Amino acid sequence: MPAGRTQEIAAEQRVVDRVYERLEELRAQARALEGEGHGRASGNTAVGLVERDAIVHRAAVRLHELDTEEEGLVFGRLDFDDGEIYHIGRLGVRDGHEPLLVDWRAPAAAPFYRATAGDPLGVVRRRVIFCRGQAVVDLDDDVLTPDAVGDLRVLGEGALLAALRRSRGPHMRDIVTTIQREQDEAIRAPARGVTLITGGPGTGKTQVALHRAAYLLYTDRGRFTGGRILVVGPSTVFTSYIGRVLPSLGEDSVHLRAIGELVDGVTATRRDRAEVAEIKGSERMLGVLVELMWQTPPTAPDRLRLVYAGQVLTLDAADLSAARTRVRERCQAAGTPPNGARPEAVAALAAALWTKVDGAHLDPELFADEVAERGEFERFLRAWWPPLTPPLVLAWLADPARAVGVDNAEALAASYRGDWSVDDVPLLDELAELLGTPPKPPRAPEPEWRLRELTSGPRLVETFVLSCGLRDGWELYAPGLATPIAVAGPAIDNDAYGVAQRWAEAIILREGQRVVGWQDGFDPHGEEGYVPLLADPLPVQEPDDAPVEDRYLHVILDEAQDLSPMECRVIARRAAYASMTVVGDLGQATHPLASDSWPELLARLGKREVRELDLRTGYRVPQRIADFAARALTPGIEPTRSYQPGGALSVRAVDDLVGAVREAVRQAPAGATVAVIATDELAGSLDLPGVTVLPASLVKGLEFDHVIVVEPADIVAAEPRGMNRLYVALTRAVAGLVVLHRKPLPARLR
Ligand SMILES: Nc1ncnc2c1ncn2[C@@H]1O[C@H](COP(=O)(O)OP(=O)(O)OP(=O)(O)O)[C@@H](O)[C@H]1O
Repeated sequence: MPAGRTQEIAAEQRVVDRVYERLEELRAQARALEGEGHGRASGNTAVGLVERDAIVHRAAVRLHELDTEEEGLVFGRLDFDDGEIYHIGRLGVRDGHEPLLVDWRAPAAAPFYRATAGDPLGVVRRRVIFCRGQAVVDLDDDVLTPDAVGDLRVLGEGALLAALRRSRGPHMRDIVTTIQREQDEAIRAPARGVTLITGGPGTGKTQVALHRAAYLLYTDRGRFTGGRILVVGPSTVFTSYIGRVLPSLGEDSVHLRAIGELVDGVTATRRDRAEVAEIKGSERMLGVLVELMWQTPPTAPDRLRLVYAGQVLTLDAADLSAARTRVRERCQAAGTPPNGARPEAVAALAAALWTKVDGAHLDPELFADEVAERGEFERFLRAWWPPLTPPLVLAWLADPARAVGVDNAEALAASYRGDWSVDDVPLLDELAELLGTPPKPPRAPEPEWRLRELTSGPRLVETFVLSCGLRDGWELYAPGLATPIAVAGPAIDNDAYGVAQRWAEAIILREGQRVVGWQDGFDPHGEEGYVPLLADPLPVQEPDDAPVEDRYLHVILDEAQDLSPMECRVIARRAAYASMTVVGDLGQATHPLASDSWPELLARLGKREVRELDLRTGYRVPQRIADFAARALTPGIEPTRSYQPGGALSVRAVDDLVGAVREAVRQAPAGATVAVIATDELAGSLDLPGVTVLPASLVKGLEFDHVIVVEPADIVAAEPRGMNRLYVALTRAVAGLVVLHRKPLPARLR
């Protein structure tokens, strides 16, 4: 290694050492704060207790962050033309007032992903620092002076190549070191409205979606923290594959769910066969569900017998059926759901019984009241008009006679074999809405200081809040107290400032008691918890359309091209007041009812105005494999340009499929991740111990170094959009693709 380079590495090592040293100090501080917090309780005053909780919570959050971001903490450096130098990392770390490390999501770090020789943004050198543990092992520089030749094709070529060439493990890894400019633009697009991110296989759509979640959380923590961001992926295999990309995206901050997990209490992983998925995914199912829920429950008694004033009153099946029809008509006219229909049911039964009374010697209303109080009537009612739950009602479809208006009711009925499929999830969700008293998702608690933004009058705060009143200056509020614990006047004094710097999670701007604006305790260089001293009043936060009671404020939808109309309704319900990031590739649409265009999909989601970003370069599939896969691509869709040339491709006609698969697995490079992809049926029957055999329906979003696709003709024949399914299977390979077939290849591949 040249001497200059060794010196440069040594210089970077000093910075990295200082950052880790500082990190240790911060950890010690956070632990001390935690200890101090526990100490507060000893005074046992109410203030002590709330302070303790706030301090301990605060310290725990910080410790978690400091601990999770250890690996590859420092990864970049920017040198500006005015001599300024920043180091970029996964976390903001500050030494006093000096930023030691700038968080990659902070505004100051943006040029790391945006600067090019053509548009250097003041940057003269962009450096990627490679570390192993805490040791700097290599550097990669882009020099961005005007005399640098042309524009750089990619940012940090050396680092990017290194990232792409390392073997893929069972989980996706983050790309914070090598995010490319077009990806960065998508990641940092404004949160509001709908951002549509399109691109072919391997263009980094999933990565962009996840980094965007991290970015939004960082830039607007006040709004998005506490599970207000929902990320939806196609399958549980996919969500576990991407679940560890950004450790900072803990379950507390972002909900990561497969479509099959969107309804509380259900985890569906199985997909229905295409013909059934087509029935369940269609909006016609809405009418079917409405018919279904008013039907007589299979367990309902078909006779009511009541002794009244010495007479035996009997309602037979026909009477009961007429009564049920009456209840339904009245409820539908009034917009009452089945679970709210009990009073109507009582009235209809009582009216029916009244017609059986011989020689009426009572007023019908008094009769109804008297009957309703009878124990045997109550027991009958509980069985005849039971409270309905979505699983209870949906399971009735196992009887084909109940699927009113469905052409292929037998196939539908056969799909109900005990467990729920992913395609049932939208139906369960729909029924929860239709049946009434839908189980409300638990509401994330809204911090009090945020509520103050929306209301007026003095209220208690839940966290330490530094508040700046226009007239009365700075005040520090503690949890649970209506009055400030420190009042600093118009100019904040050093003590209050110090206190705020340690504790304040937010700075609030008030006019008297009315809160007119607020801002997180953040600084632009990215150290969380650092509260800058504000000379000027804060800008007033833009009013938010979303009612606070709504759960999600941003919904990120990956593989969105695949949603059926009924699945769109599930998402739309959760995103009614949310801004959205919609990510997908129409070329990979496999659901029989998938939309043909993005405007159609967005309309199904109830969204219109979009900001569209297209990712054009593929980072997974090398060109040779991409060219072969593109033969399966729907005509009219532009194939992706691969960043990497080459790739090993082998297409073989064989007699013994299973033997050939074994052989291909054996020949895969040592240490490479290998996957065999076949039709769902074949994948289930292939007996290959120790080999990852995946049904084609579950490989969306995944990737492996070496992929073996078995019998493409069967994959195509298995479903209406089988060619798209094959395209997905052929685009999973990072280095090598082997296609094995006994039947002739589909015509387009030949
Ligand atoms: N800027 C980058 N630096 C390093 N690796 C990258 C970059 N962008 C993408 N990749 C890698 O390329 C691969 C494909 O990325 P990703 O899965 O996000 O693409 P995708 O567009 O979602 O693909 P698909 O549509 O097939 O699901 C991943 O291994 C990812 O880590």
